[in-house]
Amino acid sequence: MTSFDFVWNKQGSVNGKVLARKRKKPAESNEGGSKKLENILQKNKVHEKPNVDKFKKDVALPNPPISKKKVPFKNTRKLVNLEQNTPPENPLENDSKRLVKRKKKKDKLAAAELLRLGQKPTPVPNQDRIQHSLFSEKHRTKNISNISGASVVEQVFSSDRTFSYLDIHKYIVSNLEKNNFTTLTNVQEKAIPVILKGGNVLIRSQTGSGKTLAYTVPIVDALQSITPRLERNQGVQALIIVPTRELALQTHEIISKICTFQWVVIGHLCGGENRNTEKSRLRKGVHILVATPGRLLDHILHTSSFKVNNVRCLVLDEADRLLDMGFKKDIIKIVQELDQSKKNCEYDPLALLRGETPKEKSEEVDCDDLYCLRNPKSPKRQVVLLSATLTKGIAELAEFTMKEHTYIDALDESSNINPDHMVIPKTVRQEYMITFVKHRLFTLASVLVAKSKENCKILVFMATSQMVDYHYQLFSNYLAKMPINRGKVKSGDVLLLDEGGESDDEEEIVMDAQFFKLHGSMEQSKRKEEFSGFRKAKRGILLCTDVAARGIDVPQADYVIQYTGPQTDEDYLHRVGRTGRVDRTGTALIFLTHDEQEYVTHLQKHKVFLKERNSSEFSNHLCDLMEEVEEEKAASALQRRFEEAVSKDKELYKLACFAHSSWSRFYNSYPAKLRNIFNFQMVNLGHYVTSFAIKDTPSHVAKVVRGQVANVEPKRLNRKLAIHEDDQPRRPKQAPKRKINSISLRTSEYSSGLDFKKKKKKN
Ligand SMILES: Nc1ncnc2c1ncn2[C@@H]1O[C@H](COP(=O)(O)OP(=O)(O)OP(=O)(O)O)[C@@H](O)[C@H]1O
Repeated sequence: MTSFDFVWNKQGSVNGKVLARKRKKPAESNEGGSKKLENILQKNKVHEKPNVDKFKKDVALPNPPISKKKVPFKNTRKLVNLEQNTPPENPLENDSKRLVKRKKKKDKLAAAELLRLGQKPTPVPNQDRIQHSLFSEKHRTKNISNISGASVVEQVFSSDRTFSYLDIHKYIVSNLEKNNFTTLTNVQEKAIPVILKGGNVLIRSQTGSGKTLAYTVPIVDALQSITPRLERNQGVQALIIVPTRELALQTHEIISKICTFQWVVIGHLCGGENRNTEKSRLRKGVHILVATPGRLLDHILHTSSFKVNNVRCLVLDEADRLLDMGFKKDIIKIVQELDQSKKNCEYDPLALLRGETPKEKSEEVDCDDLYCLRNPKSPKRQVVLLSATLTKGIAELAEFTMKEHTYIDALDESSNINPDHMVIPKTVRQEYMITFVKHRLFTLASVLVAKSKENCKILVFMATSQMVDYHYQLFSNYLAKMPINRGKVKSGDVLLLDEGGESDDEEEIVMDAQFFKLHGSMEQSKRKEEFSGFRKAKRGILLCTDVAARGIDVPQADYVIQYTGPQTDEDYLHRVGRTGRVDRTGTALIFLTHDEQEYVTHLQKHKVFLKERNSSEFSNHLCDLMEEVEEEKAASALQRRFEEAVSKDKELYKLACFAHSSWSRFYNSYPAKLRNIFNFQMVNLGHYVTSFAIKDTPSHVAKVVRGQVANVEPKRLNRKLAIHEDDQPRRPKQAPKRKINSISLRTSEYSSGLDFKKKKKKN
């Protein structure tokens, strides 16, 4: 008699003990059970099909906990012919057993060898054991409706007019042509003639439309035309204020390209640079000065040789940013200082004795027909404000800095722009991707891998400096490099490919793109090095904060990722605007969670329409990377790699904790306008901890950040305590409680780099 008995593993685990139960004879037929048996037999390719009808009579099928999921053969049930005590022939099973045997033999030999060398053998990890909980969250729905519409379109070039059409020096035209600037962009065509006439202007045009040349060309042309030629001791004639150091250097570079007149001197001042070098540069004399507000004000107030009484052109580039970053006070103070120094200079006691008032004197030298910048004696000061976004703040600034002005908009007069509408270059393809929180990290990694294979130059915007530091470290060390054996040990103990002979520690470089980082807390020299490295690189990935969102021009950047949502709509526009510059094509992708999907609808109100991108589109790259066939396994393997790295590497663990903590502070500080979309109350901090590859609970992470965990040193360790009081029980210092608002989080990005000295209180 051939009868089969059913034996299954209760936990569905290969490692667990096999529970054998002999079933009683069936009381009634068990049709469903027989079908299942047939299926199992077929699945497992048992060559000799047993007599199922007979079996039905003989054996009652149990109701084992059959999972609806597809699970590998060895995890479900095993058929054993108890009577003959020989398993049914299964080639797969035989193969795997053979491989296990071979692997065990190899391990034994290796262990013996290690023992001989006096080392401890390390256990081989059982990969199958770890079924990551990454995919437990499967019930979220997307509800984004009507995501197409007509966005506001601005033309970059509207005619064939060239720079030679303008009334400027022929050398400037030839310098421009040498740099491939021949045709005037729309904004240049509208703005340059007005600025050349000396008018105050407020300019709005979309990102990457050439606003920088719109004001630098007239300035250079005016200063080179002054006769007799400008002397260095005549001081600053044109002052250009920009919000970030990178933008200051970039603007300086552009002016140097078009201004080859030896007698016109260009300089820059920005936080983080050597103050004494700047001082001596100012003492020698500079005519066109590009500066960030903090450092500029510091020199105005403390460098006696720095004179600003001759400034006849003031440019505020990215004017709205200069206001909303807490620079408002600095800008107001700078403008007041310019006015004051002019007045001081005009103070002439002899003229007063003669009965002349300063006003009359001003009128005497004023010549309306001459551009004030061409006339060193002109009492007028021209003001130029520029931005891609107009905010209420700009209107205030315009009112404060100039009496009257011309408004120049690069959009056609016919297109009625509503102040709520955002104008984004039509060459930028805007996309969003909705991911589960736990999937964010490996999804970002898979997008980066996929895009770097396509030779893209990528910018990834993150919320905080700590996030940038952490992801930079993680990706450079654990994504760009992978263990050679990563895809070889699979399915439990079964070694599928074991001929390579490589050690488990050996790594190979799997990404062809280098990682760079940029944020406001970096040292200036490092900041310069990283940014210029990224600009020069043929392909690369720049992880950055919003410090790179304004004005930065990397023409080849063709992919922008917003890993964390922007805090304002203007930030969205400027981040996206780092790609698709001057009619080049580019793509901007924003990562959103299910709770944040409303942001897509929010953008529609501003006439911005995004297309959906599915994360599974990048999964084949993830599978390739991890040498896995299934997407989930590849994702789990990568997440596991990150988590293991974070838990083993103390420095990385600390970075991860600080990154998570800074992220949660950032997320908690969204302005009221967006707080219903990026809602901290809705956040599952535990899931976000996974998205930082941390295996601990959020409360433990918070303790690490506060320095309350014994074996993890706080990041900013007090060196004095560490050196002198090592033997005493050290009480970790708690950071003072601070009111957090979005400005305080972001202003550090734009600080002048100078230490703020507290005034001593008088007793
Ligand atoms: N007339 C032109 N022809 C071709 N390219 C140009 C021209 N003018 C400027 N460019 C190029 O266009 C790019 C963008 O210029 P620019 O940085 O001035 O833009 P922007 O409007 O100031 O952008 P943002 O608002 O982002 O600061 C630069 O790479 C610049 O070299």
